[in-house]
Amino acid sequence: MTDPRITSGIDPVLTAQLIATALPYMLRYDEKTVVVKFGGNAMGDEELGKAFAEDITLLKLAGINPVVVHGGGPQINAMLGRLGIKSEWAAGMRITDKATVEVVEMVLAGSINKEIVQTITEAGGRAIGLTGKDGNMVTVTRLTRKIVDPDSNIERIVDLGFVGEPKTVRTEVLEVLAKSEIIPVLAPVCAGEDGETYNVNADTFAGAIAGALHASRLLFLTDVPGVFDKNKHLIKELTVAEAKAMIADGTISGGMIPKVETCIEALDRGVEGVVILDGKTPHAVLLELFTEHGAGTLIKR
Ligand SMILES: Nc1ncnc2c1ncn2[C@@H]1O[C@H](COP(=O)(O)OP(=O)(O)O)[C@@H](O)[C@H]1O
Ligand SMILES: CC(=O)N[C@@H](CCC(=O)OP(=O)(O)O)C(=O)O
Repeated sequence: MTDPRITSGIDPVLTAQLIATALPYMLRYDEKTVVVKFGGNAMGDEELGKAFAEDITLLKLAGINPVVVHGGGPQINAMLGRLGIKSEWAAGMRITDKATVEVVEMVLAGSINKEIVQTITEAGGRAIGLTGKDGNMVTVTRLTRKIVDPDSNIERIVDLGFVGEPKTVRTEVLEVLAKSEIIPVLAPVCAGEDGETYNVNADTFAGAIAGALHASRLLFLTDVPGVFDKNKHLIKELTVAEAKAMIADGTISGGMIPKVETCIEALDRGVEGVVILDGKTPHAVLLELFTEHGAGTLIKR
């Protein structure tokens, strides 16, 4: 019987070349943990969501241990808007009062988490949706932030409300799942030591998980090709010192601040490689991990 792929026009030589290129990379990540943070801005498009789920399913099939952490900032904004609740931001973090944290939990742990689980199931994988609360996975303390007023240059401390900073990460549940067929999909909602529910920035959460698991790679899928310089040109590689300087001079701002700060902390905690890349490129995860020309911005020591 003729191979249907040959009759459907796929060149077998090209196919073999592609497999040969990808194989060494697949072996490099064999049984290694890859934490993929799927940002709310990257998950808007249905087809992209499907391609993402296919990539994650394939990683698991290839013997790699993917852990998905998702955000949902724009989706939380939309729900808060429908409910007439206003949000304010400080240094890329949502100032979160009691009413807001309820909405955050509903949107992240309810709709978005289950949607990603379902898309992975449709792609042929098996996924389980969890929050930081499940299995007591991530416990947080209340986060405060120092903000420097750009006009007066005066530093002040901002209380962000129910915004948490990961304090302890228990990896038992994730370790059990790593040995199974099941892919964890994690929502950054956590319990505080005071028993309250906390909203955790998804980048910060992903960094804490990647650090605790000693991940080989931490990938941030966002809505820009990577980190831009002052002239909006993509930076392919960024050292920790350069990244800190770009935050200080305002070149890196808004949601890119917690992302880059997390990259720096993750490197400190022993994560081998941290990349910020464009989640709007179909199959961005496969292209980053299994090809020579990784996309996006690699942050290094
Ligand atoms: N130097 C920079 N390079 C790239 N993006 C930047 C930079 N500074 C600020 N940003 C902003 O950061 C955004 C990504 O962060 P965020 O909106 O939190 O995304 P996500 O939802 O993926 O976490 C970009 O869309 C861009 O507007
Ligand atoms: C404290 C804080 O800012 N939490 C975020 C959590 C979601 C998130 O981080 O989503 P993205 O990855 O899509 O930005 C928020 O409330 O929007």
